[in-house]
Amino acid sequence: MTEATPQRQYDEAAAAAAVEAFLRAIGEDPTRDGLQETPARVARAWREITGGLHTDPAKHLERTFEIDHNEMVLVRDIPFYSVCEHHLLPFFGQAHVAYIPAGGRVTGLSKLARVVEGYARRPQVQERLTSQIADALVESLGAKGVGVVLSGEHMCMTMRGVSKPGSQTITSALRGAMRTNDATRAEFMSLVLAPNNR
Ligand SMILES: Nc1nc2c(ncn2[C@@H]2O[C@H](COP(=O)(O)OP(=O)(O)OP(=O)(O)O)[C@@H](O)[C@H]2O)c(=O)[nH]1
Ligand SMILES: [Zn+2]
Repeated sequence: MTEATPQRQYDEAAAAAAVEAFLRAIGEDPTRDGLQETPARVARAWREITGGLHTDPAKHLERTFEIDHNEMVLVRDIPFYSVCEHHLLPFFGQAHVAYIPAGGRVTGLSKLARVVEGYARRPQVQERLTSQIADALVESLGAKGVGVVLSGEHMCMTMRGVSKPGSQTITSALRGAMRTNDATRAEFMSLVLAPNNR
């Protein structure tokens, strides 16, 4: 089951008030030049950054096409931006999303990127983000196999804390044939890792 979509709506005024309080808490003066519009600006930005909270990304997979293709479809190198739920700092990188259609039931290629974006625009951990994308494809498309690999850099590990810039976190979620069939899994991984032909 994909997780239920949270029902609470984004309260931009409350977000702006919280940012103003936060600026005071860190010892800033929110009334000084340069910061006066910041609470409202940050509140607008976070509406976008967390916009996926108020959507059901799996809905993008409702429209399907019948195409006589029952082999792997992979969209690679999909950029994503999310925020870690521990520090509310960005983590970002690339998603590689593959599925094996069942009965020729395929989705539009852009919809795979929309699903990634919908789950990324929430406070997240990379593991859950990866699983949610995979589960949505299994449940909505009835795909015979699904493979999702995310490679992300976490700002909470680079600009603070352990301070390890450049470190990449790789997560994967394999479902159905992508997990159980060695040759299928190997094909997926070789396509994900293949050098670009640009
Ligand atoms: N598993 C997982 N951990 C994450 C993710 N994003 C951030 N973290 C980690 O969340 C952990 C939170 O650890 P805490 O000890 O509670 O917080 P902290 O004192 O700020 O930890 P440090 O980052 O080590 O300074 C850190 O180890 C982060 O690296 C993620 O997507 N997945
Ligand atoms: Zn973090």
